[in-house]
Formats: sequence, C-alpha cells, structure tokens
Amino acid sequence: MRIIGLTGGIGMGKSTTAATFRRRHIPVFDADRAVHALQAPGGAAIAPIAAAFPGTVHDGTLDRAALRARVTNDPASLKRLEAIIHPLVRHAQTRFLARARRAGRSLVVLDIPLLFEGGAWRLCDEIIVVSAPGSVQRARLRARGRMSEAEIDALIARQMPDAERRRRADVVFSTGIGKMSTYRQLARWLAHRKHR
Ligand SMILES: CC(C)(COP(=O)(O)OP(=O)(O)OC[C@H]1O[C@@H](n2cnc3c(N)ncnc32)[C@H](O)[C@@H]1O)[C@@H](O)C(=O)NCCC(=O)NCCS
Ligand SMILES: Nc1ncnc2c1ncn2[C@@H]1O[C@H](COP(=O)(O)OP(=O)(O)OP(=O)(O)O)[C@@H](O)[C@H]1O
Repeated sequence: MRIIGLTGGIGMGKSTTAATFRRRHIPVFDADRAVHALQAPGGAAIAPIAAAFPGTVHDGTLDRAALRARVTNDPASLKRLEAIIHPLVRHAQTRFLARARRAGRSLVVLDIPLLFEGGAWRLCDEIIVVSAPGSVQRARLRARGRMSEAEIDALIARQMPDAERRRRADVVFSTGIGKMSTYRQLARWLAHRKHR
C-alpha cells in the first residue's frame, strides 16, 4: 500500500485537494477532522483539555474560540495542547492505515497540516504540497471571517514557511489559480503514477 502525504499551509487548499482524491475513491485521513472529533462532546481529548485549560470546557463542550485565544500568543500553552492532541491523532491515523491495509487498498492519502513538523512524513512514499502565493492565502483566510488579522499573522508565523514545505515535497500543486487547474494537476499526477 502506497501512502501519499498531503500538506500545505493553512488555506492553501488541502481540503479541496483531499476532496478530489475522495471522489476518486481513494481513502483520505483528515487530521484536522480527527482533531475536531477528539474535541467534540464525548471525545477523548475533552477531559485532558478541561484539566489543562480550566474554563474552556462547559458541560462537556469545548469552547474552541476560548481555547484558541489561550494558545494563540502563548507557545508554552500551545505545546501543552499539542502534547494532548497529537498522540491521540497519531492513534486515529494508525487505525486508519490498519483499516486500509485490511481492505486491500493500494493507495491512501494522509491529509495532515503538520505532516513535516509531526513526523508523519516518514511514513509516506510520496509527498504532495499544495501552495499558493501568500497574498492569496491571506485573502482566503480573511474571507472565512473566523480569525482576526492578528490571529492570521500568528498562525502563519508559527507554521513552517511555504518555501521550506515546497523544498521537501515530491510534487507541488499550485492552488492559487483556480480549482480546475488543481484538479488537472492532480489528474495528471494520478495518471502518471498508474504507469509506474
Ligand atoms: C486551537 C484550536 C482549539 C482552534 O480551533 P479552531 O476551530 O479555531 O481551528 P481549527 O482547529 O479548525 O484549525 C484551523 C487551522 O489551523 C491549523 N492549526 C490548528 N492547530 C495548529 C497548530 N498547533 N499548528 C499549526 N497549525 C494549526 C489547522 O490545521 C487548520 O488549518 C485547535 O486548532 C486545536 O486544538 N489545535 C491544536 C491541535 C493541533 O495541533 N492541530 C493541528 C492539526 S494535527
Ligand atoms: N485551487 C484552488 N483555486 C481556488 N480556490 C481554491 C483552490 N483551492 C482551495 N481554494 C479555496 O481556498 C479556500 C481554502 O481551501 P481549503 O479549505 O481546501 O484549504 P485548506 O488547506 O484545507 O485549509 P485549512 O488549512 O484551513 O484546512 C477555500 O475557500 C477554497 O474554496
């Protein structure tokens, strides 16, 4: 089974690219979604977060904005949160890979924002990085309207620089032009792989 890593900075187009893989019946592990599931009511991360960040969990429900505010400009708190979340995500990822192997899959995708930082790149046979100009990235985040300009700056600043990610990629999909162009790059890449 070949494992493809899919990563890129926030808003660069990971989810959009992952959706295209899914449409082609290639299973995708979505690390962000796994985090959300762990943090949903009843999720395994709720109790440790409530203990480490008092006041962010009410009646078993996580206040994401409150937790985000706590960790945004506080590297030590973010480290503490990551130390809770990342082992649980890795566990979910291991289960995903085991299930895919049992199902006899030949190709799977790991969609992980922190693919390089978290070490999952080591499991991958090939790595795709999605990349768009910084101005496009910021415009997309602004359009979502969920983060303040300061939160956007802080998040981009603490992520790995785009140039470094591209350097470590086997293939880069440019996602700054339009979705059709990204679909075409992906289709070409998949077609090429089949002949190997
Ligand atoms: C701080 C939290 C509660 C904020 O929640 P919120 O709903 O506002 O954002 P969401 O989780 O949807 O993430 C928004 C974007 O930020 C990126 N991001 C989130 N956490 C991190 C991080 N620690 N480092 C880099 N990027 C991150 C996500 O990949 C995503 O692209 C949440 O992001 C969290 O628990 N983060 C820590 C877990 C983590 O490291 N996740 C990274 C993916 S494995
Ligand atoms: N190739 C593309 N061309 C134009 N717009 C795109 C393209 N890819 C993604 N977008 C748009 O950019 C925004 C971010 O895309 P997407 O959600 O796929 O990024 P992401 O990397 O998964 O983000 P996050 O890191 O926050 O999860 C979306 O509004 C999406 O419609």
